[in-house]
Amino acid sequence: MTNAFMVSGLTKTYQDFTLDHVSFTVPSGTIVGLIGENGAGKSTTINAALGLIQKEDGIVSILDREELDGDVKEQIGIVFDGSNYPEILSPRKLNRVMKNIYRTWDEQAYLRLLKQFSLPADKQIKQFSKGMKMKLAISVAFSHHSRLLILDEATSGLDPVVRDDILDMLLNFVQDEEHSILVSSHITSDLEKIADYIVFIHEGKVVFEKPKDELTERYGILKCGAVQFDGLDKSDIISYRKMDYEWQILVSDRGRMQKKYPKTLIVPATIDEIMLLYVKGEKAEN
Ligand SMILES: Nc1ncnc2c1ncn2[C@@H]1O[C@H](COP(=O)(O)OP(=O)(O)OP(=O)(O)O)[C@@H](O)[C@H]1O
Repeated sequence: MTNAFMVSGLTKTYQDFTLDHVSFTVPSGTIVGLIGENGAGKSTTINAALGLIQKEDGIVSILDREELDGDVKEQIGIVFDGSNYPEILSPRKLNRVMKNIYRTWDEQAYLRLLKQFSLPADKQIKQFSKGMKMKLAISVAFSHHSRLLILDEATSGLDPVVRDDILDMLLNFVQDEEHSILVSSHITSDLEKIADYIVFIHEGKVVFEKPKDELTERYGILKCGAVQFDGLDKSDIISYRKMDYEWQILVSDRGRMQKKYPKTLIVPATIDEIMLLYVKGEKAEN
């Protein structure tokens, strides 16, 4: 198996929004970060891929299957932002429910995770804080020997210490070629730590799908004034923004640009900055 998850031409239309032929893959053994502004279409992509909403067009293949039957579903661990389970249950009662749902349910692993996350086993989920609910959902996702984890904004309610623990768990999970993760997040600094690839969705379309290292190690922001800007080769510019006294220009190869324009300041770009410049920046006219 080369790809744990693949969508090709995935399309879904709502009244005011179209998820427009979205295509990307999660290669086996990797972590793919799905980024994009609020309403970009990340959850719609995940929900349509999982068959939770009806897609209009496109092909989905998860763990080498185009039909998501019970066998495949058992091998996918899913964590959504918000409430994942009936709130009248307690974690201990949820354990009994999960035992009946998953043949591969690992009660010991689940109870260990409850302890690790300091979750009270007998308290009703409705009395849990947002962070506690997320920790519980993550405990379940890690307790049925899944091969693919899909996390939709799963770390958003968590404090930095717990988030760091979870990032370590995610990195451990993909230590062999058999396990893979698709994670959507607004916390791009988390994705900078763990993702192998970044897929950027904007207004229902994939803007890019790139190795994370290419973004963090090669992309850069060239900073200059108006005169220098006019002298730049416009084909070097992905997009630019004019700030008060400075032009910020997104470039895809900061090393090459530094050689070409030795007197200009070129700094590394964070994923947030790359996103911002793609979305808010202007394209240069040749
Ligand atoms: N059931 C629905 N009916 C109508 N429109 C919907 C429905 N679900 C989602 N949408 C619209 O689809 C668009 C994409 O929403 P989606 O939840 O996929 O975005 P997102 O990238 O996950 O955003 P966020 O980061 O805020 O979670 C939004 O404009 C949203 O209003």
